[in-house]
Amino acid sequence: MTSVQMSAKDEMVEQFLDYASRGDLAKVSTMISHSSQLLNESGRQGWTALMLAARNGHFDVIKALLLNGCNKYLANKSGQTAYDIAKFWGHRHIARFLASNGDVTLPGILPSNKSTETETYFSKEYLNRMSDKRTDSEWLSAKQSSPETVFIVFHNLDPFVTTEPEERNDIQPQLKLYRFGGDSVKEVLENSDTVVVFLGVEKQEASPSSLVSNKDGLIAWFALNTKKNPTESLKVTASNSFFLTNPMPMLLMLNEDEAGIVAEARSVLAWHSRYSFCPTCGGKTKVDEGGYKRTCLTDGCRSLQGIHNTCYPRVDPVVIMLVLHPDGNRCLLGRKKSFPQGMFSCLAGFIEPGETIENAVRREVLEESGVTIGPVQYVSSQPWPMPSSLMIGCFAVALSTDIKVDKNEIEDARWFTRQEVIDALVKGNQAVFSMPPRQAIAHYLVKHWIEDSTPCVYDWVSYKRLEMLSQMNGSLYLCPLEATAAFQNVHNRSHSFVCVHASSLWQLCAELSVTQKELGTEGYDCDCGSSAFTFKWSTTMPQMASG
Ligand SMILES: NC(=O)C1=CN([C@@H]2O[C@H](COP(=O)(O)OP(=O)(O)OC[C@H]3O[C@@H](n4cnc5c(N)ncnc54)[C@H](O)[C@@H]3O)[C@@H](O)[C@H]2O)C=CC1
Ligand SMILES: [Mg+2]
Ligand SMILES: [Mg+2]
Ligand SMILES: [Mg+2]
Ligand SMILES: [Zn+2]
Repeated sequence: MTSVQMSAKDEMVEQFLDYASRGDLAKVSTMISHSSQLLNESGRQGWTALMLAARNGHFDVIKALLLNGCNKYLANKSGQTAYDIAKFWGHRHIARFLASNGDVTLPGILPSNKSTETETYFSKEYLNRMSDKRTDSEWLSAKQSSPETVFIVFHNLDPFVTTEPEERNDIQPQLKLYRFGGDSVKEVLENSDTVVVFLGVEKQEASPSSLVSNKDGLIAWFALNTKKNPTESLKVTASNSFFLTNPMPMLLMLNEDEAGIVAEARSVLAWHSRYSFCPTCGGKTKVDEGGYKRTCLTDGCRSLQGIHNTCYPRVDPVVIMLVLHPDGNRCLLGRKKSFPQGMFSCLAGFIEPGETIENAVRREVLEESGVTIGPVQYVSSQPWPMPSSLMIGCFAVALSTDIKVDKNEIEDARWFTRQEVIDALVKGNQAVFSMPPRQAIAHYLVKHWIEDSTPCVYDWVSYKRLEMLSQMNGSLYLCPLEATAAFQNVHNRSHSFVCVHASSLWQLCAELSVTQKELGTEGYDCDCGSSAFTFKWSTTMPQMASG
């Protein structure tokens, strides 16, 4: 290449970087369409177009650059990625966008990452409900007498469980639903007071048809509920089995698959126990459609004409929201009088008739805390079978920050900093407040907020803590998504290594005064979707200033 060609190219790069820096989307797009090689070119101090646009807050330019395949992991001569730069200069929506997998989002709220539709506790669908079979009474009765069929038994909505037989190192024993065969529940089934609900069939991958002698190869599950204690008429072989009283918090000890089954069974059975008479005329009803309908027995009742929702199981939608401070670094949590001491949670409230999810979020937050809400974003949902709520989890961005607590509904509401929230997740009772358990969607929402917007090791955990954990000879993933779990498992691991997100590595290296090479890092795809590095931790590492 001649020096003239070199300088022509340099000039083009300079021009491109200048457009990106000034936020001229049209010019940037035109130049990319002529020469896509420009995307990852850098100028002074190794700054790329993406970094310059991140520095100056040009969201549109950043989206265009990424859409065209620009590499967001490049670092400048100071080791900063575009993410670090956006974060440093306070362009939070851009930092979040760069930290995400590239989905476009409302500014100020989290990326609508597909993986956010993660399963919450009680949400796992172990069974295929096969609702079309509910009206097939022949099929249902054949299934009820089939030897492969599984029955789970409730007494006053408490499930019959057994403790996990396997040897495990868990601190608490795992509870399992007791799976009865038809023979063992024969007497209970004959009892007229027993309500039977068809829950569904095991999904095919869980029950390969070759192993099953049934004609259609499907293993059906039914739930039974009785008012009178049926223990004597049940045939139980396991020694340690019982009705699980005290559903909260005991139901939270089931494994995820079974929690999903209980969510369905307990909600439908609870509906039967509360709606034994016709809500329209007060008359007697009978159970139909595999337990998914109650039909009034009174001639001429209005509920028999057309379709009426009074005949079907009810679900109460509840909004539960993590309210984010306009500065993006604090969140609003409240506590009810009934909460355990020191516990704060997301605000929540029932959706009212004629209301959207978004408006319910705005109304409940305003009623309970006096804070006004702007954008609302749905995150995830959770069936909550006590008795039949559907928790709809959202993020809500506050427009005002003054708190005025409605003492009738809640006892207290406060803004908590990111660090206080992280402490509550990691340190348990040493923190300034405690969180609901991991099975609650409030916990999930808070963790999701932390995980998505805190990919930096130093926001997370001070050096002292890092050192302490590594001395426990554990494995520490400094990704917020995994750190809580890693912290809990720390005793079980045999060696220690540290995982940092790519975007935080330069900062760690700077703190340690070592190069990436000296750390001996290895690339790693963190479960949260970010690219990350691991390196082996040793206590002979250079000392960092404690944070
Ligand atoms: N408030 C919180 O911090 C959290 C609440 N939850 C759950 O979310 C649900 C709703 O939250 P709340 O703050 O209690 O709601 P809320 O803020 O709407 O207030 C509850 C009041 O609303 C009325 N209400 C309206 N519709 C109702 C219905 N379908 N069922 C029962 N009461 C109804 C009752 O007067 C009740 O006392 C509850 O089941 C609660 O256990 C879960 C996690 C946290
Ligand atoms: Mg409430
Ligand atoms: Mg309320
Ligand atoms: Mg309410
Ligand atoms: Zn009726």
